[in-house]
Amino acid sequence: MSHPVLEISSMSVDYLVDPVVHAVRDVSLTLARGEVLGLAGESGCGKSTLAYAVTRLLKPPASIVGGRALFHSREGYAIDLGELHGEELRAFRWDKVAMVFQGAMNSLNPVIRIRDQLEDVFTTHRPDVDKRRRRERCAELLTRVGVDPGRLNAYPHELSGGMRQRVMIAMALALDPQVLIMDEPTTALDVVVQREILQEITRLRAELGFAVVFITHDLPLLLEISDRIAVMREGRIVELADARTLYTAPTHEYTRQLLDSFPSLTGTRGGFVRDGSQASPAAPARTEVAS
Ligand SMILES: Nc1ncnc2c1ncn2[C@@H]1O[C@H](COP(=O)(O)OP(=O)(O)OP(=O)(O)O)[C@@H](O)[C@H]1O
Repeated sequence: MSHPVLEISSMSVDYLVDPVVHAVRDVSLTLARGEVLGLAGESGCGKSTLAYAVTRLLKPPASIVGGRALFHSREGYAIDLGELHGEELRAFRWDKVAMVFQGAMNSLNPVIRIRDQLEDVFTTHRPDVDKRRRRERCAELLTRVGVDPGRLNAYPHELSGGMRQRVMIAMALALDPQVLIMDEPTTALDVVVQREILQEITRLRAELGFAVVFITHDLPLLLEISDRIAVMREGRIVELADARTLYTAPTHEYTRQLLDSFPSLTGTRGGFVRDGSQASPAAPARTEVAS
């Protein structure tokens, strides 16, 4: 693959409980610069553990028992994430690889205005940016994620869940990261808000050029937004293909089962819609190729 931004090799993670849980088993995955990689699989298959392992957010009893993750900067150097510690690691997480998790919106401090929480990212990580510029950046960021900058003075409880999650996305994008890892970022939101936010992310990705790892058990959603999809089962990646191929010609039995578990995807002409375009009539319907 040309120009990877993230290279995960033979990553294995155990939870050191009794009996030991082998949550991630020998996973290798490469994320290309600017691509959206979907990570699908049932609850408990190890998706979050993998994301936390890559970003080094795992806590005991979790233990990385093998493999490594390399980040390739657009400036041309590589960083072994296993070798970052303390301050370096914290800075890396905002600066290069940012994350948005399902409950992220609840991690906003309820007694601090949105503006101050956003500004804090700059004060901490970009101390050389002066106050005026910081304020401008915060307004720009909110506008970018579709929130009226007039809400900068609001407290989190004055915003809806969708708005708060957008604020978290704005924060994740504040330092212009090269990778955005999103673990069920919209699951707690209603479907309309979920769609709006996903469209926003797709648009921002095109505008800013970051790559996205999008984690969810919602395969239909991944088919819409991903360039490639990795299907995970019991800690392993069992299939990895571009979204259309995965949908039209899945090779692994488990992928077929997963596709079949979403009634909206079955039928002779499925609802595969990406970037507003219908599946090509030449593309075989998935059910025809399933053996
Ligand atoms: N703290 C823990 N101690 C022991 N086992 C754990 C712990 N956290 C997770 N696991 C186990 O590790 C496996 C992978 O869990 P993980 O949360 O990564 O899966 P997931 O695919 O992200 O699931 P979900 O979609 O429900 O978040 C599961 O079997 C889970 O029970």
